Amino acid sequence: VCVCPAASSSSESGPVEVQMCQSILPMHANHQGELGAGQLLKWMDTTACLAAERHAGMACVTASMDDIQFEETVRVGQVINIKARVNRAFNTSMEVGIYVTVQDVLSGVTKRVCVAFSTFVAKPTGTHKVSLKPLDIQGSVGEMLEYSLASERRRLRLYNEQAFKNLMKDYNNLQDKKPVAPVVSTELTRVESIELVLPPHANHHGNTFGGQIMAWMENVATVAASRLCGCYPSLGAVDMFRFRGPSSVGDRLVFKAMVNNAFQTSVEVGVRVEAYNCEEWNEGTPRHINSASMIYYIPGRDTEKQTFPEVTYTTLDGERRFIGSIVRKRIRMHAELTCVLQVGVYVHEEADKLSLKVEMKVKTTACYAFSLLADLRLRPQWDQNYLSCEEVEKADEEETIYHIKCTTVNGSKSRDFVVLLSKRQPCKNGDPYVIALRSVTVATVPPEENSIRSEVKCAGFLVHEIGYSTCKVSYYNQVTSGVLPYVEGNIAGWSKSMEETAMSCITFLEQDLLTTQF
Ligand SMILES: CCCC(=O)SCCNC(=O)CCNC(=O)[C@H](O)C(C)(C)COP(=O)(O)OP(=O)(O)OC[C@H]1O[C@@H](n2cnc3c(N)ncnc32)[C@H](O)[C@@H]1OP(=O)(O)O
Repeated sequence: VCVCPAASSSSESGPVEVQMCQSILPMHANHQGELGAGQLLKWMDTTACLAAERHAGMACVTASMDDIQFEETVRVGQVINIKARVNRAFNTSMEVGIYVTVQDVLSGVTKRVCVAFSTFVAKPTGTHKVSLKPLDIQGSVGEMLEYSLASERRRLRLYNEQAFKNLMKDYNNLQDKKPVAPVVSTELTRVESIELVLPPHANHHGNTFGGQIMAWMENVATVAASRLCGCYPSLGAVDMFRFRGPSSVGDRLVFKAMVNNAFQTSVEVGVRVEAYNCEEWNEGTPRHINSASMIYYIPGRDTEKQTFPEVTYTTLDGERRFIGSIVRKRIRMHAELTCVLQVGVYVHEEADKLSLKVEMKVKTTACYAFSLLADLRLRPQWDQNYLSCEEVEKADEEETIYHIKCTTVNGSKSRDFVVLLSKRQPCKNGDPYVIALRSVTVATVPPEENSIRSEVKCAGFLVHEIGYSTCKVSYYNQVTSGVLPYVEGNIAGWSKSMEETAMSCITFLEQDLLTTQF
């Protein structure tokens, strides 16, 4: 690994924003005078790439662009503004946040079109991967928040791919759920199109421009969707674009699209891109460089949402796509559910410290949540990592020592903790209720042979009142080696255990209130 040039000259750098402003002309629009999503994706990719290159101080390539929801239609005569900023540099990759707004020139009203996140990688020199300099996070609160969230989004990016593979395994028996006639075969929507990559399609490094590839993909996907509904569908969202490998001037790019599945008011189209250079073209050996799925709907008012005809598959490939679309929908709905239920898991790194924060919105009073959380003996009821928790000593009304026994992880010995819990009521209106936990040593509970005595350095809850019978519970934990086995799945992105524990905590705090009320 070599270090990027700008990194060697200064140790850290703050986020730099790059902006692009475009007037929408007829040449950018479709036959209905609306800005094509493909054109917008091109501009977004260019702006983001320039922000990434400004941070890296060298050429960068797009590795992926996360799911995007388009919230507003942009029309000829309006002006769009695209802002891109590096949120965080990891090792060889960095996340760039892209914020798009549209302004109506006549009324002056500005609306949000979409927010997107792309991952860029500093272009490797030969076989050497390039390490990026870290981002200076001493910026505004917003920048610091994005810096922390970037790490969480990266975890989800990697998690979703694995979650998709796991869920696909569960769906092998979907054969029974195949719809019954009359339905349309997805085969009837197949579209294939070829493009020869010419210099105007390539970026300043000779690679086919990522935004251009996305625009071509959107083009074939729209044709496939319109074959099903017999009208002009609108692109509502895209699932992650992943640039698996490069292509360059002279390559032939073959785009294959077909409807994967139709839901009630939306349809999912899958697009696959294969690249051939001259030799590969003659030998018929393509490179798979990109795949994405796009969600279309038929425009109209919310009250009169139009439905798509039901579809079925007639080939094995069609079956794989059909099932895949159900799995992706499930993942999207899970993400939406998590959002609705207001559970957020954040990972924060600072110097050599790694801290976790889990935020939960709970429909109960802050005082009630505080009283349940401050009695640690109740925690085994909602935290599956707790086997038991006993009170060892009550120093006074506000300080209690507990002995916690936890489950085994990855076949190792079980762990136990002896902690001091301190609780404080708010001093004045607006202050939170505080519950703090840290390890202590007491002679009456010596370490046991069959258990690893582990440490809680700094953990606890803050409970804020946020309205009538609603509160926000924030759980904090500075991760020690003793706590790591219980949270590493979440940090690495292969489990959602913290989200599940948070959901269980919410249920506990809300249900208990009901049983005591009635
Ligand atoms: C002017 C606009 C810019 C453009 O248009 S560029 C043209 C379009 N893009 C391309 O042609 C890129 C094609 N893809 C590639 O060359 C490679 O796949 C690419 C991106 C260099 C990655 O190479 P790999 O060998 O897979 O490298 P790697 O596994 O060591 O990963 C390197 C870092 O990238 C990250 N990464 C790879 N795939 C990702 C993805 N889908 N989403 C998010 N992050 C991803 C990976 O986590 C790693 O990051 P880090 O080093 O841990 O910070």
